[in-house]
Amino acid sequence: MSQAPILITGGGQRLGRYCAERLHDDGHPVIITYRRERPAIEALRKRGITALYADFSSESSILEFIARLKAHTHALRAIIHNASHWQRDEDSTACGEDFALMFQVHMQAPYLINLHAHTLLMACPEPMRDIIHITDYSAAHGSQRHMAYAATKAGLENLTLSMAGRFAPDIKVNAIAPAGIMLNAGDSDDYLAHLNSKSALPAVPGPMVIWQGVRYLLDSAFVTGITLPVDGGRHVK
Ligand SMILES: NC(=O)C1=CN([C@@H]2O[C@H](COP(=O)(O)OP(=O)(O)OC[C@H]3O[C@@H](n4cnc5c(N)ncnc54)[C@H](OP(=O)(O)O)[C@@H]3O)[C@@H](O)[C@H]2O)C=CC1
Ligand SMILES: Nc1nc2c(c(=O)[nH]1)N=C([C@H](O)[C@@H](O)CO)CN2
Repeated sequence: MSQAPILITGGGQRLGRYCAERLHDDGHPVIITYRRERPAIEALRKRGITALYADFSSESSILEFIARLKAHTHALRAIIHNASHWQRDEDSTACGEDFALMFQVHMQAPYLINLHAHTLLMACPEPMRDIIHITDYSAAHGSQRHMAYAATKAGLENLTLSMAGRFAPDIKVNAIAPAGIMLNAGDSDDYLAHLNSKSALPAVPGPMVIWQGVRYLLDSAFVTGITLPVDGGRHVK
């Protein structure tokens, strides 16, 4: 198994934590980023997962994280950009500050980290090196209620195409576009029914389906520049 670690951003909860734990179970050294300290972070540390603080809300703080990352490791097997800023009711704020924050987290952080960490990926002794962007179904389809979120996730999907071409053949660059994977605290039964009604395969499956996509992309030597939809077949509903 690769001794070069896999970095996953926003690994302190939910999808990111689940994937970090599965990567560790598979024998990969794992580095997560977190912004808010919490018991789950300490639990991950006790499993042997490295937790690095990262706030992606400004260029300077992104660059500060990159410096911490390079001080911690000289190589990376993969980078998984999972961190994300999302609001249930985006329109209730409808402010430029939130749009700017989503740009920072969804686009500028992956852009700067991928470019600055290219040398770390190239130092990986393994034959395969990966970048995986976690986007969203709405990147390709729009979202009337989450316009800024969808637009910045679309930008991340476009970065996938550019960087896949730029970094080939040494590094594969792909995206996973989830939809309706996990509920949030306070989501009603009506909202669950609403989510189920939007998919051809009605379910809110939980993080395992995203982990399956991550594992596939890491293991596939002949796939780059794609966006893997993990959305219950919304496009055929
Ligand atoms: N859950 C779902 O059903 C769906 C999820 N997705 C995408 O999948 C990914 C994972 O989703 P989910 O687990 O629900 O995500 P969360 O909403 O739980 O966010 C993941 C992490 O992002 C981190 N984060 C947020 N803002 C910043 C910031 N400014 N700087 C650094 N880190 C930040 C948070 O870290 P901390 O907690 O330490 O502050 C958080 O733990 C996301 O990219 C999301 O957009 C797409 C479609 C559906
Ligand atoms: N960063 C996040 N992005 C998204 C979330 C989330 O909780 N955090 N949730 C969704 C789902 O579609 C949501 O509506 C179902 O719980 C989209 N993106």
